[in-house]
Amino acid sequence: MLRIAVPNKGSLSEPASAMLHEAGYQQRKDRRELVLSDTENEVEFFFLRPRDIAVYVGSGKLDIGITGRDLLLDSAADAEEILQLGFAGSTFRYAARPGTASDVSEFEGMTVATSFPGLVRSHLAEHRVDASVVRLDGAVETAIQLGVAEVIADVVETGTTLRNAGLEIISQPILQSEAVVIRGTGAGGPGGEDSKVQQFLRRMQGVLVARRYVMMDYDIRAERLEAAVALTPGLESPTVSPLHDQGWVAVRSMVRTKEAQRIMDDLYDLGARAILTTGIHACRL
Ligand SMILES: Nc1ncnc2c1ncn2[C@@H]1O[C@H](COP(=O)(O)OP(=O)(O)OP(=O)(O)O)[C@@H](O)[C@H]1O
Ligand SMILES: O=P(O)(O)OC[C@H]1O[C@H](OP(=O)(O)OP(=O)(O)O)[C@H](O)[C@@H]1O
Ligand SMILES: [Mg+2]
Repeated sequence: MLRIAVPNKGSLSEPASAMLHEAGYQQRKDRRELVLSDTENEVEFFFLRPRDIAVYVGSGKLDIGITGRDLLLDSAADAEEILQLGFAGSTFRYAARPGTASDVSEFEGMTVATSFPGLVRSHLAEHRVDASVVRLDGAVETAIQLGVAEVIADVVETGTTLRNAGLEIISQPILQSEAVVIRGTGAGGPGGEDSKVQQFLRRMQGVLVARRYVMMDYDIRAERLEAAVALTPGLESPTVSPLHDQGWVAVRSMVRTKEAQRIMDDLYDLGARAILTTGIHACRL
């Protein structure tokens, strides 16, 4: 059985379970379930605190896990990311009251409050800045108001929380984060479940592709085919089939969902007709 760590709470939890469900795995029905055996797919899911997932995977007790890149790096566990999952996107940034500092180098002697002390300490050390780090569990923005710290380092998505607290971002992001699949790199290496891990990754990649692409079909006069295919090159190459009506061909190609409407307009202008898009439910590339 492949042993997989899944976040049980917070921003990562629901999208991670939704993605696993789309990939054909059983998911828990009750949030209090801690372990779920999906015997049909030969995997066992362990629902754990997001912050602990890299620790379990790094120790080799679990084969792989879903967590945030920021949590992985903060933990300094013996684990690496093997697939980016495209949700829970955020940046990790410093912020303070306006006028406090405009660059990390000015933090010397100050106190930085954060829930990610590992990340912050190594970033400060890289910049050779001697500042204190206070670890808080959450709501770190309030640390400035209460005089616990001059600077915070925290997850920023829309920036609303910082704005509401009257804080401004300082300098470039420390990190861009998103949900990732991780596996251990420690003693013993990746273990003996490699083919199962690869199968799991293919399933998850299949979901990513199904979410990002649609299938597009259209008919076009043969002399316009090259121009049309330039708009819809597909992942490898489009399928082109003859139509009964001489001089016309049917084309089938995958296109990015985000670009589908623009491409349909351009194809129509080029003379294509019967332009259809259909959703992809699952795939293996
Ligand atoms: N507002 C947000 N938008 C996107 N990602 C976020 C946001 N808040 C946290 N994350 C991401 O979620 C992960 C942290 O998960 P965790 O469950 O510890 O915190 P949380 O989602 O803030 O939950 P909580 O604070 O309620 O425990 C990190 O990878 C972080 O980048
Ligand atoms: O840029 P924004 O869109 O405002 O999102 C970022 C905020 O979201 C998270 O907080 P959460 O609600 O999880 O509370 P927490 O501080 O207790 O973790 C994070 O810690 C930031 O505070
Ligand atoms: Mg939080």
